[in-house]
Amino acid sequence: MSGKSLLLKVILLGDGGVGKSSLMNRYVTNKFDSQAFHTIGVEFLNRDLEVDGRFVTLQIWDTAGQERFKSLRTPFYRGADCCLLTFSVDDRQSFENLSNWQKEFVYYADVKDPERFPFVVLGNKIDKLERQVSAEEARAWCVENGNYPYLETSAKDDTNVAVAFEEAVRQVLAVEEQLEHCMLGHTIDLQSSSKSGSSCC
Ligand SMILES: Nc1nc2c(ncn2[C@@H]2O[C@H](COP(=O)(O)OP(=O)(O)OP(=O)(O)O)[C@@H](O)[C@H]2O)c(=O)[nH]1
Ligand SMILES: [Mg+2]
Repeated sequence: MSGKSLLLKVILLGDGGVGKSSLMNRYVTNKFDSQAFHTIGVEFLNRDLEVDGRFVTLQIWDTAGQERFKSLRTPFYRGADCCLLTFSVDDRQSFENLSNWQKEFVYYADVKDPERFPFVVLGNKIDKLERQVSAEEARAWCVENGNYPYLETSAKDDTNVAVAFEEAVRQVLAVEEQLEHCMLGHTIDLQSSSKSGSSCC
């Protein structure tokens, strides 16, 4: 366990109106606005938390999902440690657009190794009675597209909101640990002049 606090940048992406700002505001200020305005560009808020003994400052970047704001949001993708792909369970189109959001992120964040990048998928508004996307279908998409964790949330009812951001941190820490393990493997490899290198890099 390390005592250092880690600054992690997570970014919320998804169609306009799926509830990205509401999720961020619920998590950081514990408030919900049923008449929220669309975001223009990007906004960010910080929250400190502890996950599995690690102290983390989570910098949450909330982006504008509407197409007309694309050029205002994409410059902020670089440097993100985790991407939360968000849709609304009562809006099928927002689910079908997840692949486009993933592609947009990988391109503008200039992700070198997309297969290892930590994405987390959020199905928001589960308090709504009329669903257009089932949990099974969403989970299947996550399995097919990179085995991403899937969480169902409600910013309105505060369901799974903290769990979702904690999962984002866990995903980043897992990738970090994997990299540390690989580097350690290489160090041992060089010192021992062994030909059997690390198996993970
Ligand atoms: N019932 C319900 N409504 C929600 C929930 N989350 C957000 N909303 C409502 O959905 C609308 C859009 O929410 P926003 O948080 O502004 O959506 P957004 O994804 O930030 O939208 P853009 O900023 O345009 O990208 C608002 O009226 C919210 O009150 C939820 O979990 N349940
Ligand atoms: Mg917003």
